[in-house]
Parts: sequence; C-alpha cells; structure tokens
Amino acid sequence: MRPIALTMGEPAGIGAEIAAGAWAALRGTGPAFFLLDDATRPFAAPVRAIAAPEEAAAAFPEALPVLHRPLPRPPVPGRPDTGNAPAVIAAITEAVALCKAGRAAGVVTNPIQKATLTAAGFRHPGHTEYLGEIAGTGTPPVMMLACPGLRVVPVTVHEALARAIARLTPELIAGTARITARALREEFGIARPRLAVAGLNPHAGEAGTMGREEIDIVAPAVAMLRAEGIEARGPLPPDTMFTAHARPTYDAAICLYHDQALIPIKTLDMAGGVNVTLGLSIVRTSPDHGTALDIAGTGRADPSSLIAAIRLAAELARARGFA
Ligand SMILES: NC(=O)C1=CN([C@@H]2O[C@H](COP(=O)(O)OP(=O)(O)OC[C@H]3O[C@@H](n4cnc5c(N)ncnc54)[C@H](O)[C@@H]3O)[C@@H](O)[C@H]2O)C=CC1
Ligand SMILES: NCC(=O)COP(=O)(O)O
Repeated sequence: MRPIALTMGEPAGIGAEIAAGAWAALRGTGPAFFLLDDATRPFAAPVRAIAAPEEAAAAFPEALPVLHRPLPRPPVPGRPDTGNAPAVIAAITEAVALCKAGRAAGVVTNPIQKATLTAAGFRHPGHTEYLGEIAGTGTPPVMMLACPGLRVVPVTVHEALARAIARLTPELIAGTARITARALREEFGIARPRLAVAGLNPHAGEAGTMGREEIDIVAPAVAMLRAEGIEARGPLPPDTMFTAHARPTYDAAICLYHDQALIPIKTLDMAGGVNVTLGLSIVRTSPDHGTALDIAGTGRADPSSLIAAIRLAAELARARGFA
C-alpha cells in the first residue's frame, strides 16, 4: 500500500522520539510510513533520507524514512522556537498535498505547540481547523477521539468555554452528529451507529431547574437526528454516560465541548487513544496527546498512541480506497 505521511509536529516536542519508537514497532509488520522532518536531527533510530514518498516502502524495514525538510533553527527539546513554525506548517501542508496527489495513503500528524504557531502568525487554533481549510469537503471537519471501547466527538473544539456554549445550536449538534454517523457507517463499518448525545448542565439540566440548554438546544437536535433515521438519544447526564456500564450502549458520544469529550477518553486510555478528523477529503489521524515538552529529549515518551494512529490511518485509507 502507499505509505503514510507523518508530519514533524513541534520540533522541540516528542515527535521525533515517538516517530523513532513507532518505526521500531512497525518496521517488521507495517504499515510503512515516512516522516517529513529534518533528516540531520538526532533520531533514536537509523534514518534514511529519501527524496520522494515512493522510496519509503523499500527503506522502511531497515531505517526510518525521512523526507528531508531542513529546519531553520536547531531544535532544543522543551523550548519551542517560532523560527521553526513555518517548517512545521509546511510539513502539514505538504503531507496533505501528497495525499491529494495519491502519493501517500493518509496523513498522521505529530503534535504541534499551538501557542507557538499562533505567535508565528498561524491563523488556525489546531490541525483540525487548518485541515478543514486545505482538505475540507464543504462542511466543517469533525474531531473524533477513539480508543478500544469509546469514541467521543466534541461539537465545539478549540475555543473558550463561554464562547463554545454560546455557539451551541440544534443545527450545530445535529450537523456534527450527522458527519459522525456517516463516517461510522462508511469508514468504520458500523451499519447502524448508535449516538449518545450529552447534556451540558449538571444532571442534564434536571428538567430545566439547572439550565435550559438541554430543553432548548440538545433535545431538538436529537429529535432532528431521529427524524432522519439516525439512532441518537439524549440529552444524557454527562457524569454517568462514560461509566463502564454505559459505554457499550453507544458507538460514539457526541459531547458539547472539548473537555467533556477528551477528559473521559484520556483518563480511560491515554496510550491507546487516537484523534481522527472526520469529514475531510483525505485520511488524517494523530496521537491523542500533545507535545509533552516536559519530557522531550529524555527518552521517556511513549509511542503507543502514535502507533495506534498510524495503524488506524492505514485501516481508514483501505476503507476509503486510498491505500
Ligand atoms: N494534535 C495536536 O497537535 C495536539 C497538540 N497539543 C498541544 O500540545 C501542547 C502541550 O499540551 P499539554 O496539555 O501539556 O498536553 P500533553 O499531552 O503534551 O502533556 C500532558 C502530560 O502527559 C504527558 N505525555 C503526553 N504524551 C506523552 C507520551 N507520549 N508519553 C509519555 N507521557 C506523555 C506529558 O509529559 C505531560 O505530563 C499544547 O500546545 C497543546 O495545544 C495537545 C493535544 C493534541
Ligand atoms: N486536544 C485535542 C487537540 O488539541 C488536537 O487538535 P488538532 O491539532 O488535532 O486539531
């Protein structure tokens, strides 16, 4: 199959370390991937500088294939440098272009230091929003995090909580749920996806005595979805919908804001969680964690989530015929 393109992410973070760890784990089995990064950096793995993605598969069993994209400044672990931001962004842009050209099966992104890119003038709060611009399909992309036994989808993502709540509408929730249901059917092979829609307030509003968003916004969204034949239920009390008993009753939890979705999955399985962007013209996954500046350069970074992200990208690429 075509190789997966892995972006460098924040050069001062753990991206290069976990890329080396993922290569060591996958070199014998695949899926093959190549890293867009500076091949002259130190790596905890043998490296083969490649000139094109087409060279990755042959190199992969012996060395980590790196599509050499020089960094303007030598990376210092734990200390992001805005001078490297253009190279970080360029790696994402190029990986997407390689997918669109049929030269890579999918994109896996290493974590970026969002504030550093913002300081360097990047207008997007994260990959998800940028990918919506350069690989979108006409509707805003949807973030889903998945681990064995749980999938979560935040309806609002990288914005202040007060603003996220103010932006909630039945249409926004239903639109996100629709894209999720479609992806679960077409890419994850779930014939009739069951969606659990979270409430916002304690006890899902307790019949309006603790807030009316459930009555005015969430319940109408669920009704819209059900009228379309989508198996949705809610609003569910957020404090109990992630218990071991509740999780098997749905295929994805539609959550109203970032932390409502991400706290349960990272608590349950930080190492096994994968971030996947739904509603793009390409396949994109990512580890669920961030740049981990506090341990960068120490050799303590766990590559498990990146390995899971690469495997899932390959599965989704096969399901979508991009492999
Ligand atoms: N997809 C992306 O590009 C993502 C980027 N980020 C960005 O990462 C930066 C740092 O975010 P934080 O909230 O500090 O979260 P973080 O995930 O980078 O770190 C949280 C804690 O988990 C540990 N940790 C994370 N990944 C680990 C790994 N693979 N192995 C061992 N320990 C690990 C870290 O050492 C730290 O103690 C922020 O700029 C954030 O926006 C965060 C999540 C995803
Ligand atoms: N917390 C999830 C996260 O920040 C991932 O964002 P993105 O860069 O994948 O959009």
